[in-house]
Amino acid sequence: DFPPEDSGYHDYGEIVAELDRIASEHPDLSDRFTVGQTYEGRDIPGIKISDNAEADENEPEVLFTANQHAREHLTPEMALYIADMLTESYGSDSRVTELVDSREVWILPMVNPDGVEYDIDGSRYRSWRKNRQPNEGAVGTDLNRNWAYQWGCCGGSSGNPSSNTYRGPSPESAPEVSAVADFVRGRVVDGEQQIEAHIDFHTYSELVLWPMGYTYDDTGSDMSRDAHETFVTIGEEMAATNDYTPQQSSDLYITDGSVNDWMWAEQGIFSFTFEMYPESSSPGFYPPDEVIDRETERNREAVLSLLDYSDCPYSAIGEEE
Ligand SMILES: NS(=O)(=O)N[C@@H](Cc1ccccc1)C(=O)O
Ligand SMILES: [Zn+2]
Repeated sequence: DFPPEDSGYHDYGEIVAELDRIASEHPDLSDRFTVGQTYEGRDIPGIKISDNAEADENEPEVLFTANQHAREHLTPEMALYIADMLTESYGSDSRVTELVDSREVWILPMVNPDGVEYDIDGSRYRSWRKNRQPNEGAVGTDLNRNWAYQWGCCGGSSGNPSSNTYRGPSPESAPEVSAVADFVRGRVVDGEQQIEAHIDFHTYSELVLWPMGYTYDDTGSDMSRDAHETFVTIGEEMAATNDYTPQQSSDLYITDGSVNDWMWAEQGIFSFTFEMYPESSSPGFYPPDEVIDRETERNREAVLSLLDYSDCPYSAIGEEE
């Protein structure tokens, strides 16, 4: 549990209960699912939001993931906000209704529940980032360095098991990463990846980031000029709505094995990272629960804009496909 002054945050059991509540309140607009189990055996929970949610309709799909990093507790709140907003506003907000009718939205609010429960189960927060999988002499793999594209290529992660950016012994060695990657691979239908766009929520710094993270280059064999321009255009548009700073993630620092690089280069998904509130180390990773409503609602327009673009992301630069 969170300490009483931060009871507004949801721990693992409360996230599961909230997803079950949404599904029971909106059975025609949602479908509960699980993508697999964590190292310690917890189900990684998900909810699908769409009209006729139980059916796989031929509609563009968008994925939202959160809490790869355990201590980033504002991020599952962001994912929960998206599920609530899309279901509560359906039928009253015409833009939301149109998007829920014409898109299929997958939401994974807590990808690293083992890490979350470890971070909060003591008398004070532990500042834990990684999962809880044991390695040589230390615990935890950084999930956002364990994805299989250009894994460990470029000094953007650590090979030291006690490092907070430990990449793991091999790509997708973390069961949480392989579970989410398997789910995404499962969305390839007749050779076509149905998911068009993705946001992975992190804290903090108030940034909108896009690939590639493993190289400073804007373009290359895995990033065409058109794709780069599309990322920049959509990224800058989203940042204009939440007042975050838009940039290629390598402008921040080089990372290898990040989720965005894998989603784009392996699956062709326009994948972004949002680094949420705050901007700096005070209050850093543990803002008071009073900010939850303001800082999740702050991303409403950006989320709706990405859902809009998801039927044809290249339309952002006036191209077809
Ligand atoms: N949330 S954070 O403090 O860990 N920062 C993220 C930033 C990040 C996210 C995605 C690609 C490159 C960089 C990280 O994974 O290092
Ligand atoms: Zn993070």
